[in-house]
Amino acid sequence: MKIGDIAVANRVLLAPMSGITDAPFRRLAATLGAGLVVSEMTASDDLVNGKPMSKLRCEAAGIGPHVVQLAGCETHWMAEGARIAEGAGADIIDINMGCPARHVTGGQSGSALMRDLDHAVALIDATIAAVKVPVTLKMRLGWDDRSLNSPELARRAEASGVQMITVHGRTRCQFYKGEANWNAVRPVKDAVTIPVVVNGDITSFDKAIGALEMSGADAVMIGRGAQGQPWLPGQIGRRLETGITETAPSLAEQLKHVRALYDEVCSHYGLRIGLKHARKHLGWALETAAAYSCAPAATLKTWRQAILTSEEPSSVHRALEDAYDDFAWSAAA
Ligand SMILES: Cc1cc2nc3c(=O)[nH]c(=O)nc-3n(C[C@H](O)[C@H](O)[C@H](O)COP(=O)(O)O)c2cc1C
Repeated sequence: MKIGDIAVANRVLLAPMSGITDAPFRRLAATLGAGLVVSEMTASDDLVNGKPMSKLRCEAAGIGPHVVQLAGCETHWMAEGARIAEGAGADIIDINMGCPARHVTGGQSGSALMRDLDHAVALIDATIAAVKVPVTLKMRLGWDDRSLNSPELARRAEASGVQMITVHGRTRCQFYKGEANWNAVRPVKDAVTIPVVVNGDITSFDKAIGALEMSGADAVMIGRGAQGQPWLPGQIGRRLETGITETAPSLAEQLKHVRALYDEVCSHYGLRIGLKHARKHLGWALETAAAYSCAPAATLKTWRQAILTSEEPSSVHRALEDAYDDFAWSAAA
């Protein structure tokens, strides 16, 4: 699959997730084989106004291609934000028309743009005109069940020059409730000739196959399934290419990944913010390791408590080693 002239390594992409797919997490998922990784969303006006956190959100992960996702509702912010992101090394700009959060839709950004396609297309046109790199678009099925207009938005976006479309198979009004409807992505695939990516509730190889078959999409995008399992997009991507099934990484490998991610997150944000930020990754990693080793719930609870309340990196590392030793005993029992 290609986005403009840019080849995507395989058919499993890591979804943009605010507060999660920062440069350290994207770097890890890409190193473990994700076909493409997308930055968390950055508000275009914040980027233009030089908010430090926005710059950090757009930072390249040192792995290519570098995809920066922008959100916004004003053409001049989107154009200027895209220019800044391109200047900072973005290889692809993705536009967010899928975020359901009230603080985003209230400002007429994210999925609110699906209620006003003329304005959505004006934002797309302004972004594309501002940069030389390919522009892609992420959306939902529509605002609600009565307005499933993703095929129309996709058609108009392609006519404007968008080079790939990702569809989360839920409406905005569903937020994250119910199940993603992969069948409902097929009309989008039928409406355009550019690559279409299906997203929502894909957490295994079988689900990836189901989503591809039902939607006819060219690729899948995985979000929450990669939390605590940064290897998942890579494993599914390789299996789609080769047909070879891989087992989950051993506890020793899982430990290596979570320790490296912890250190990178702490240095990316600085220790004070990084320590807090890394906790969600530690929690998910412990849950994954406990499930892998069939450890009792009480064991997981004890280690979560010890590790997530620790403020000192060296004691977190020591506790992680002890926790994974403990999980290994459970696995052997
Ligand atoms: C914590 C969180 C943050 C998210 N942030 C973004 C974002 O910044 N941009 C975006 O387009 N989608 C965002 N999403 C939506 C995901 O990209 C994805 O569309 C959604 O989670 C469905 O996929 P999944 O079931 O594989 O998680 C976010 C989702 C979650 C759970």
